[in-house]
Amino acid sequence: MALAAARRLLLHAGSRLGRREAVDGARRFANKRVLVETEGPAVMKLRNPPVNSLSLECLTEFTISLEKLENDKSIRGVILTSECPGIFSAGLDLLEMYGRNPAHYAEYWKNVQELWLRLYTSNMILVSAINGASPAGGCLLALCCDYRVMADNPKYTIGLNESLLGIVAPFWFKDMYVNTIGHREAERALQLGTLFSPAEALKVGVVDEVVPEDQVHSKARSVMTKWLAIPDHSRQLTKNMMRKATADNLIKQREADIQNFTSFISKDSIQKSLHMYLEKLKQKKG
Ligand SMILES: CCCCCCC/C=C/C(=O)SCCNC(=O)CCNC(=O)[C@H](O)C(C)(C)COP(=O)(O)OP(=O)(O)OC[C@H]1O[C@@H](n2cnc3c(N)ncnc32)[C@H](O)[C@@H]1OP(=O)(O)O
Repeated sequence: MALAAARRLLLHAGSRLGRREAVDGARRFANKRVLVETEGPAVMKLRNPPVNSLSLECLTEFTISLEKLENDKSIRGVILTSECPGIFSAGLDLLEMYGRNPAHYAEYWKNVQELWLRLYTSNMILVSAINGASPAGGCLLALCCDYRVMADNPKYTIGLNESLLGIVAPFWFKDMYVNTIGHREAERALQLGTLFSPAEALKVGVVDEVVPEDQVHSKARSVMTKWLAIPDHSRQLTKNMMRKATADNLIKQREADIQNFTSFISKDSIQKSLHMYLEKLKQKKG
């Protein structure tokens, strides 16, 4: 209830801010964790430092920004990227899934589902400019896009690495992976929790193009120009034809999926795995 009210407040604040900045001539709107520029091809930048983890607030702001863009009929495509140096997104926020209560887990998961459904079924052209590490939920964001351009930096990796954390990617993450890289590659990568280098990601089809780091944004823009040349109605109907079954698979069992997540993540053994993983992240800093 409190979260729904917060969402309404954010939406209201977001649109006020959007109007004010538009009056200033800069065609952009922003909330704290997502900046959207609508001058030229629209660009959505995640800015939730240090690692663009998808906290509940970040998910909410992301979903609201997307909703606003969808409602603006002059926007036909969006480039998704990051403002955090070296990180596209570290994925779901582990602190939303660790040490909380079942009601929180349920609320969090509902918002993860919501963002995924909106992104995956968006009528807009989505191109990701992957300018940093992109594990798990970060990879999920990229996979929702129609085209993925990744920076050629071997330090950046991408993939659904959930099994390394002792957790399991849900069926709709898996479905999208299979749709993108095929059953055999997905089966292997999901079990191993593979984080692909840019070259490997290109080979296996996780990304569509790898370019020098300083060209990621210009390449994403030129890809967008090419896609914008296609008539919207035929492209949208085709996208819908390709993606509807996968989205419907979640839509028809959203509540059961929330229950499943909540009971899975609440288990002592899973909480212990997450604790160990968080400790490992801390120790890495040393
Ligand atoms: C039936 C359903 C089952 C459940 C399904 C759940 C599906 C889950 C999907 C997910 O997305 S889980 C998240 C997976 N993400 C990761 O494994 C990434 C972990 N992070 C990293 O590997 C690294 O942080 C990085 C992204 C490569 C960046 O490395 P860098 O050296 O630049 O920064 P760090 O020092 O490691 O991190 C800084 C700071 O941020 C914290 N942090 C990192 N990732 C997360 C995260 N995903 N959530 C929350 N916090 C994160 C990290 O602990 C550091 O914190 P401090 O020590 O500074 O407090």
